[in-house]
Amino acid sequence: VILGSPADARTSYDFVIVGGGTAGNVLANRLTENPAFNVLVLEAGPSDDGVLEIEVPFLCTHTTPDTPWDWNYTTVPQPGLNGATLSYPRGYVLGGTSSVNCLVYTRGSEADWNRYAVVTGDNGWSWKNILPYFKKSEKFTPPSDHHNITGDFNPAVHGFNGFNSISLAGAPTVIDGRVLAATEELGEDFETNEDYNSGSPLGFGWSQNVIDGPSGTRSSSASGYLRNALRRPNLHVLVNAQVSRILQTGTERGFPAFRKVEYRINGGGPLITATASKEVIVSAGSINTPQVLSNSGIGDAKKLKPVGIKSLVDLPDVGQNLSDHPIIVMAWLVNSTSTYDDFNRNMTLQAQELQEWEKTRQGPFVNGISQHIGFIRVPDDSPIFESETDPSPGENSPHFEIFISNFLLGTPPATGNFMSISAIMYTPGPISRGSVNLTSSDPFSRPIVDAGLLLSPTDVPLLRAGVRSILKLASAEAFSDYILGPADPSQPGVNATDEEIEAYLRANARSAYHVVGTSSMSKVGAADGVVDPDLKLKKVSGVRVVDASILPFAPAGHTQAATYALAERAADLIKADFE
Ligand SMILES: Cc1cc2nc3c(=O)[nH]c(=O)nc-3n(C[C@H](O)[C@H](O)[C@H](O)COP(=O)(O)OP(=O)(O)OC[C@H]3O[C@@H](n4cnc5c(N)ncnc54)[C@H](O)[C@@H]3O)c2cc1C
Repeated sequence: VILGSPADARTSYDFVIVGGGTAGNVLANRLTENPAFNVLVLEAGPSDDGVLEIEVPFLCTHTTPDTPWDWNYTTVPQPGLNGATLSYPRGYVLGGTSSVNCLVYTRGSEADWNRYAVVTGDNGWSWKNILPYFKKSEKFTPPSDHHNITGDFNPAVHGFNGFNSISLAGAPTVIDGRVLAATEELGEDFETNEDYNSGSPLGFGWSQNVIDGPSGTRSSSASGYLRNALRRPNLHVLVNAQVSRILQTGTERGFPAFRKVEYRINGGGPLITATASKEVIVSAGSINTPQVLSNSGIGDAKKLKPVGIKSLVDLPDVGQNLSDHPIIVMAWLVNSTSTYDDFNRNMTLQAQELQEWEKTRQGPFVNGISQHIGFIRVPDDSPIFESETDPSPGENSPHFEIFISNFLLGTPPATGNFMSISAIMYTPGPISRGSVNLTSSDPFSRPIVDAGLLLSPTDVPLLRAGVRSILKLASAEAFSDYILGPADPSQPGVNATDEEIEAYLRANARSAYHVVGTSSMSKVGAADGVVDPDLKLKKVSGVRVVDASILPFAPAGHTQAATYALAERAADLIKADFE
């Protein structure tokens, strides 16, 4: 039930979930499967109901930044990016960032998950043990255009009964044949991988997206998990409800217990509280979870005191260890009038195509940003690793991803048709760590966010390897009568030197928004980290953190699939404690 006002809420629930985002809605659904548990979800943003920009897959690039559904964060100047400040979107709406992201569905590699198991000492996070949760969360659906997808994915590694709908591209694009021909022509790194979500991502394949094929719509945690649970009387959801703090309610077994959540409605009015008799679950995302914890006096005592917050639990890693992936987008003018650029710059055409989407659920608007993705690993004997340790978690794990778009990813110029090829570097080195810190004791003020991009010595060389692979792909014979020239004359070409590519990257790389690590898991009893492997907050009773912030390293993939899977496992861990 979505409550009309806080007056309709009870003062006490079994579980109170802070944030109706990607992870929060998984828990809302799974915990209320048990009719004996009652659950309150507090979401700071508005409802996603009926917002076309959110529903229509192709409009994903119009959901952020600077929209009503975005927290609209900006980073501090990034030394690795010539001092640029970056716009740093996060979903501020039911469904959280799953309502505004770019729909790409990638799980990371087997080695990523096995590393989580090693660093936490909990084999439950290993690939073998997390794969069932990927499958549980997933509902693999036929593509919108019902084309035959036999051989384009491996059904054995997918789930068909979950709440997060996945599909392959639902409308062909003008470049599909050329991309396939180019990868075939180049071989090696570009060889076909039938299914990059099997744990072994290396190679190229058809892009899998969080799109419900039959209806041609985005599948978010709100449209999938939450909507399917809303009829349950034991689930209460309040939107426009921003949590300020969690409050200490006593001491249990020697630990301070925090069982009360404080919030306000519609950005004003009195502070209201709700109590969780079993647990408070903080799922406010990688920026806001450390903010809520710090507001509550849970964080680095040395940092909280100067901003006027009384330290109640000294956990120095709250808000630290932020890890993110850098992305570089390269683009070319092409010899075609069938790219998607006009849909992004000509509002009349966009409105026409929107009508088409509403009528038929077919055509370009059922597609996300890319039809083809590839994952590449730099060889172990690369000179990059002569003096530096390879930050990759292990074999068969990519250092970067490449994806191809049938339009200029970014703001298109007034005229011209484009193709973009982008690279995301997946293995930031250990120095590339950012942070979320408070500047004020006002719990509704905005934290300072540092993305920590391109700071480690291996970062630029590995992203540069991505640029070299992009240039190799663009130089394939298959594109020789298609590519007319670079969209931006300063974009490096195949003859560019390493120094020229580095200068280009420092000036143009940005964030892929795969923010993790600000409430990292670590071993039970470890001095570092924020949560134990069962996601219970260290040194505290009654609180768990369940969202992307618990991942100590970013996986070699976009981060939503990992978030769904970790939230599914968290639901089982919580149920095991209370059922
Ligand atoms: C623009 C963009 C594009 C992306 N593209 C992709 C992609 O294509 N593929 C992919 O896999 N990943 C992508 N990601 C990343 C991925 O979507 C996120 O990693 C993932 O969704 C994070 O989930 P979460 O549960 O940690 O947080 P969120 O989904 O952000 O959930 C947090 C929720 O808590 C709410 N909240 C925060 N503070 C409070 C508070 N104080 N009180 C109450 N509620 C609060 C928020 O409003 C939000 O609803 C993208 C991210 C962005 C920003």
